[in-house]
Amino acid sequence: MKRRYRQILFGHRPYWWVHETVIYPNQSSPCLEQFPITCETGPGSPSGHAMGSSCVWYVMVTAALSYTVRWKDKSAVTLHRLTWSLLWSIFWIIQISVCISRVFIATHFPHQVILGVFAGILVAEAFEHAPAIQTASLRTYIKTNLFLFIFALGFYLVLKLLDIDLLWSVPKAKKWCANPDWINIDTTPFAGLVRNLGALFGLGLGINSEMFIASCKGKNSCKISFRILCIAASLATLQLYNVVKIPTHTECLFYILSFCKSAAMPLTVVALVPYCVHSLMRTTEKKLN
Ligand SMILES: O=P(O)(O)OC[C@H]1O[C@@H](O)[C@H](O)[C@@H](O)[C@@H]1O
Repeated sequence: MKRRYRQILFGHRPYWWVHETVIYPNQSSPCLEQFPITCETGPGSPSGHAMGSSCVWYVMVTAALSYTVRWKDKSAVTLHRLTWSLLWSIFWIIQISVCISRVFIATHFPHQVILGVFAGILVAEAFEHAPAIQTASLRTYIKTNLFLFIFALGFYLVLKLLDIDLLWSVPKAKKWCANPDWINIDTTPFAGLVRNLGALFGLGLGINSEMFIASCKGKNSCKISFRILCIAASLATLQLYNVVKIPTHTECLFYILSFCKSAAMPLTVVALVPYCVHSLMRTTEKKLN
């Protein structure tokens, strides 16, 4: 039983596996080149990058196609088919590129990235059809956040009691990474958890804020100019967040700041940016009248 758990939750990464496996006799293991982004510290299966990429792109492609599918006349149907082929081709080119790059830098075996792509699509499918995400109250968001945190921590502790350490991969990464500077705390499973909890909290805060209601639920929200300005301003602002580097020397401080940064990002995109754009458009309209 324990062995089976290990197979599901404990995917090895090639950069440490080649050193530990016994299938290569007499030190004949292949030499895998490592890169600054090779030394991921979490388990290898499924690939988080492949999962994130396929999930996000799947949502964007299906959302775009849901507009074109409404076009009814004959030439529009042809255009829809062309858009369909183009967008899905782009989708698969991106997924294949992500998968190849993860395998190339020795962080994953091929089956792990394939699993990641399909897991990401499954997650996107499940949540795309859950409109409650856009209408849930802040209280529900906070409860969900607490539940996920307690469940993850509890699951970790229960497995620890069963002598299964979910952080088993961290010492392996530390042992086999070619350069200690390439081991980043933000790749640990707990860092991922804190980031996701922060993003969920920020989203809940955003969609329940006055700023969101005034802008995204107001009369401007249907205007294409409002949407394009929001997209442009959000992309520019998100770049600024990339510049903010969180100090990694104190673990606790890192987790707190990481939570805050992850919460600030959806809050900015969902509430702050639309509200600023909305206010700007209203001021311009008033001046013109
Ligand atoms: O499994 P991969 O492709 O190496 O990706 C790992 C990354 O996956 C992401 O989903 C996590 O948020 C990161 O914390 C983690 O570093």
